[in-house]
Amino acid sequence: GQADIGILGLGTMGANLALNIAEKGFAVAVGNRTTAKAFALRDDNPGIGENILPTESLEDFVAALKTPRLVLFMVTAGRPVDEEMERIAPLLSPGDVMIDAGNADFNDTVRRSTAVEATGLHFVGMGVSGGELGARHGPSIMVGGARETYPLLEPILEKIAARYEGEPCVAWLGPNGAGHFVKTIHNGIEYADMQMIAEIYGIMRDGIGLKPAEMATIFADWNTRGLSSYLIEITAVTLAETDPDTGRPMVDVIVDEAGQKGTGRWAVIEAQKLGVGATTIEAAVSARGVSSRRGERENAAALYRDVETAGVEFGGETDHIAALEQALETAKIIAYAQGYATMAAASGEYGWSLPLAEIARIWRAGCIIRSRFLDDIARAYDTGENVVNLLQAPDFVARVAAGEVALRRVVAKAVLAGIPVPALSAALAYFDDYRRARGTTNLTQAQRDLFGAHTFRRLDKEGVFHHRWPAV
Ligand SMILES: O=C(O)[C@H](O)[C@@H](O)[C@H](O)[C@H](O)COP(=O)(O)O
Repeated sequence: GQADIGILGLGTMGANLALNIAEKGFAVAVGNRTTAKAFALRDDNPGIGENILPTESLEDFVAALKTPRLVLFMVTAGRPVDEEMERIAPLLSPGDVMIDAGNADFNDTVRRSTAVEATGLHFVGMGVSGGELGARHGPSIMVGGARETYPLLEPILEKIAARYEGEPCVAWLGPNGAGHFVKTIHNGIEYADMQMIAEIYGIMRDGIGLKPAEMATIFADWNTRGLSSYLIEITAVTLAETDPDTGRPMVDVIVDEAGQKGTGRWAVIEAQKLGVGATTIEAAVSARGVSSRRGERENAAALYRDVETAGVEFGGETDHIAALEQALETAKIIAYAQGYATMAAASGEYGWSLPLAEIARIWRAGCIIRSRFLDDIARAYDTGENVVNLLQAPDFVARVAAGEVALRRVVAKAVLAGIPVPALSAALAYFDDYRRARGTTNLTQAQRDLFGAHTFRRLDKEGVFHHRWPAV
């Protein structure tokens, strides 16, 4: 065949990725359960369409591909991926590569890699971030799989990926599930970042009484400094938008029940498994869960209508806005530190040696969490010193030390005013816990030893001990 790569699954992401690849001059074979979609993709895109080869059957699809064949799946995560693999594997030859570019659970990717690599075929798990527009014009791409497959993919991926200062935002990150793991953590950080922005919006709306248009101006201004990022940019855009139907601010007509497709939850589960406290991501996932119970919340609001808060006023506008900006930036550093600590732990646990600086570099453009801030993270990991946690990297120590009072005040006032800040307060509590040389789990160890003889270690002697506690 003459196609450089083939894409199976022409939903939003698959179709846009195919157009991006075709636009960059590669011949791309496309297949879809509804074959009409494959032909429409060619016919509806004059010019680019010349590089799109629609196929009727899987046999046609395979025949259309140059060897070694590159077969990319962009289908819903889970069973559908296994089904596609089972359908096409018998038609492929040793050395061909199957690529799952969906939001897969990395545990599935590890399982699939092991199974496929044993057959002489190759399997790649590729995280693609940037949504519809990213897929079409330049996503951030996180590749995991057999190292020898990357040179086959690289020419295409480097051309289609987003660019930051001319650098393509794509890299091979490690074997088997490394790419999908990093994408999962990207999404976990995305959840935490969005949740913290929503909490600041809550303080502005319910604490200070600002209107969406006023908030839009503030976020647009914040987008010119340390918080400059795609998420802050779209926050300003969404807050400034008016509903054509009612003329009201668009955000004021949207139901406050957040959806979630699972990647945030996976990030939390993996962080828990690794014993890394990703508390801001946990808070974000839980907040979406609580938000989805609107009926219950409305009842609870009535039940607790007269609950007293400490009556803390957020007072004059101006002095609070600067503190909110600094609080958000500080909490953001802590949330990214948690995400990075999870990747560092996974890297050790799964034998991946994840290139942490490189990950920050390929997240600088194309992906949902793209921001100037990631440059600083790349620099922190580029020092070559072993950065155990971003909160111990000199640049970030200075920034967190400078901003923690603002975060503390904002969280304290919100709590006293009864305004929920689960992710901001999680960030602060993690920071206080992480920077405390003498914690309180010595008591936990005592309790565990008392009720379960779980033993403990002593500060003054080597060894493991069990104490004869009074009978209770
Ligand atoms: O990086 C991205 O391009 C997005 O994160 C993308 O993967 C998708 O939009 C997620 O599904 C959002 O997650 P939720 O649907 O769970 O919010």
